[in-house]
Amino acid sequence: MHTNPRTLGEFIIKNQAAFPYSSGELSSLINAIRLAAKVVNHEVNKAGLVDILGAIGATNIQGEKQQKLDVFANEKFIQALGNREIVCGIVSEEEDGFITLNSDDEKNQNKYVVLIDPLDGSSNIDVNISVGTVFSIYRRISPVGSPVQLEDFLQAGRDQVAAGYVIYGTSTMLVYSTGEGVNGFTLNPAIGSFYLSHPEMKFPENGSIYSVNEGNYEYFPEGVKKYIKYCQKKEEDRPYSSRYVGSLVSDFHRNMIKGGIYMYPNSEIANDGKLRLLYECNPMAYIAEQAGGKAIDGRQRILDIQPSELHQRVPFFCGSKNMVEKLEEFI
Ligand SMILES: O=P(O)(O)OC[C@H]1O[C@](O)(COP(=O)(O)O)[C@@H](O)[C@@H]1O
Repeated sequence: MHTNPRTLGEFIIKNQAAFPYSSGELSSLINAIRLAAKVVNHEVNKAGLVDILGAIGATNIQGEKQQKLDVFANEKFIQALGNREIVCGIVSEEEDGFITLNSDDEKNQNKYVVLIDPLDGSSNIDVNISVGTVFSIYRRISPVGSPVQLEDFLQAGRDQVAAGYVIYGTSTMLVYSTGEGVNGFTLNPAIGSFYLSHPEMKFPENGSIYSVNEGNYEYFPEGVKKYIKYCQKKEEDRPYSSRYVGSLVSDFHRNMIKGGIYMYPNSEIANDGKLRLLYECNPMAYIAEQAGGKAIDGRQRILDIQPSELHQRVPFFCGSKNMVEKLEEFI
């Protein structure tokens, strides 16, 4: 642990020259995420004491029961991102269509779109297990000065200019990349500042943890079943440990630190898997690759998939490079 770690603000200023576009824009984007993360963290931490647990009785476009914290987090991130002269449109797991931010002339000058899963792992909120927020940022491709278009959101993951996640766990961390590696910042709740606690995070090439909902095992493709059996076989450095929190951000974060693979395969009960390409798989794949890991859908690199719909799902296999390559041998 650094003796006097740099704050997130200092880190952004020190590294903004590396950002391919105007540096001020990057700090404004990350500062918006930082602010909303603190507000959501405050609510998450006192969930159980205030009326923030449980469902609101509505379902989102995915057909999922919206939790009160889903809606709260959605509002806070849209507010924070919308209040800056930088974002022209947002896609959220909790919103059916894309949000055009005040399509008056002034806002049409804004150059970035943000795609977000405001509260990932929401099925874990009520049982006090760590949850997260996932975000993906692109430069718009439609002309500046015109209203944001669907095409601005359906860009391939390799074109992200920044991506990351917030994990609300034993501590609250913001982990992100702008294409120059991955850095993790821990929130000091007493001061309310994020500090650089995990510089240059790297996925170990090998690992001994596999994360998958084995309750669906019977319905997985043969190759995935064989890989899971390979992980469980008493041979060489195996069996690996099975660890599955049911929060993508938490499982991914653990595996990035310790070495491991996360899998949400397609199956007979979920033809395209469960996870959403635009605001779950693309940002996590971007972080994984920036940290030396690998992310595929079973056939191709996640970041090369050309999106066709805002809430499309894809099979997701992500983690330590050698573990994903071993899985590829089986599928
Ligand atoms: O309960 P399952 O089917 O294993 O799904 C768990 C997965 O779904 C997720 O909760 C995603 O869904 P939400 O964003 O709706 O929470 C992931 O965080 C997690 O890895």
